Amino acid sequence: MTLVAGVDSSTQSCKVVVREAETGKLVREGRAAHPDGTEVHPSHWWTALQSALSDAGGLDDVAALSVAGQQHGMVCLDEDGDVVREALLWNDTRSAAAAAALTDELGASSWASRIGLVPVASFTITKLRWLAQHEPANAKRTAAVCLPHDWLTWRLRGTGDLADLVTDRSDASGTGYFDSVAGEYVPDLVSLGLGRSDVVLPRVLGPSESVSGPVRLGAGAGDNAAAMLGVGGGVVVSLGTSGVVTATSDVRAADASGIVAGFADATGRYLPLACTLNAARVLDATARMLGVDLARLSALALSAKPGAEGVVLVPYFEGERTPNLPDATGALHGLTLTNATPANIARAAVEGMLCGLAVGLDALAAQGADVSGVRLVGGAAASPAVREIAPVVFGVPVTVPAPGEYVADGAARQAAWTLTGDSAPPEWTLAESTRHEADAVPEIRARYGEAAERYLSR
Ligand SMILES: Nc1ncnc2c1ncn2[C@@H]1O[C@H](COP(=O)(O)OP(=O)(O)O)[C@@H](O)[C@H]1O
Ligand SMILES: O=C(CO)[C@@H](O)[C@H](O)COP(=O)(O)O
Repeated sequence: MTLVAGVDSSTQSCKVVVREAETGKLVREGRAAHPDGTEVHPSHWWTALQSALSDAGGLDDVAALSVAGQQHGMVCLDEDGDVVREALLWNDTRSAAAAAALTDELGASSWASRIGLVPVASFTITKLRWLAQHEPANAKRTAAVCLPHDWLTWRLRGTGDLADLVTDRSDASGTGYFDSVAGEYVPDLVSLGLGRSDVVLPRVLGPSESVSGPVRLGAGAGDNAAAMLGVGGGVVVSLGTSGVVTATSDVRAADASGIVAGFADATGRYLPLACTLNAARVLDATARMLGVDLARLSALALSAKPGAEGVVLVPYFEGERTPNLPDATGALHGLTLTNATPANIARAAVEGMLCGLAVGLDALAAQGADVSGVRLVGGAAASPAVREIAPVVFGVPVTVPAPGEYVADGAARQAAWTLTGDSAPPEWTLAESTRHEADAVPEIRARYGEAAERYLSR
């Protein structure tokens, strides 16, 4: 029996699965926490990876491993391979002004048609511009720029040679300086960000290519591309730290509004994606605010009527990316003496988080995706309230794959693919899903739209 491992180095934690290469059967798993914050030294990811790998029984009997991870984070290395400064993560909004300036310099339509993205603070290129402007000494010291999953793969390789940095097309496509149609970095965009282009960028491996390390190492992937590999297709809504809506496409999206990012997937196709900064942690914060745990929050939300008797929560707790409002804060609207109950507030939190994602679903449909049903994954998909309220807000049936680590699974499937040399990843049988259907209540989105519009019209 050949074993493969998949890693999800996500915002909040590191998860490892070990699966049978031929069938995908789960053999072992492990996890470890990451520190909080939007600025994190990569050494924490390395420590967490070691701990999660050991929790998962180690790699002695594993033939291949791939690392998937949170996208966009800026990891700068000096010529000795040392980390120049803490990584700025995808949800760090300090580069919002840089994003706006970069967008103005080329124009949104030009960005969308050249590389499929319009800069927002999440994308690596905006962080490079911020570094060049605010920390010129660090920018000058930077000899290589990579992403969280690239850095972990490189550390696993263990050579310390910058020339051994590798990445994959899905994660490279989220940098803002990679053209996923041509399959090449764009030096003038690297310069537009960092002020120069003479830095080492990771070599982009093919979807089933591998390099040597303690075990065979696959190219890895951005976490959303890996989740798509893990669930096997469809329209996927992921409710982790970020809220993400994705589909698979044969053409790169070019949305000048910036709502849909035209990323690449992990198989050679494309991954149109809309992402919010506010998902599972909105529920965490609401539970804290109400003094309850997540199970009680779910029960409270389900005890309230659809629409929460007019209470609307706009969930921009971390600012927002879709819509692009990096300085926004969250707000409760519509409170009265009669509707101000814990149950309505709990319900409004779930509805508000889902309404933010529904905007992304509409945008994906406008790009041609078939949104006749969605698959729900990520930590908050474990919430009964989220499962039941999602079809009410989205207006389409929702299937929830059995609880699991779908990003790590996708990475494991890629690792298995590196062993076969086939043109497609191995077919793995997916665990059973539950299906949730309900009548849509369009007033929920209408009221949410009115409340969110107050931010947009400011
Ligand atoms: N039953 C639950 N109800 C609501 N949220 C949950 C539940 N279980 C886990 N979560 C939330 O899921 C989040 C972690 O999800 P995960 O997909 O691992 O995030 P990330 O990939 O961004 O690190 C946490 O914020 C956690 O509180
Ligand atoms: O920025 C994006 C996608 O563009 C995020 O989806 C990050 O990739 C973080 O993922 P999670 O840790 O929330 O899963």
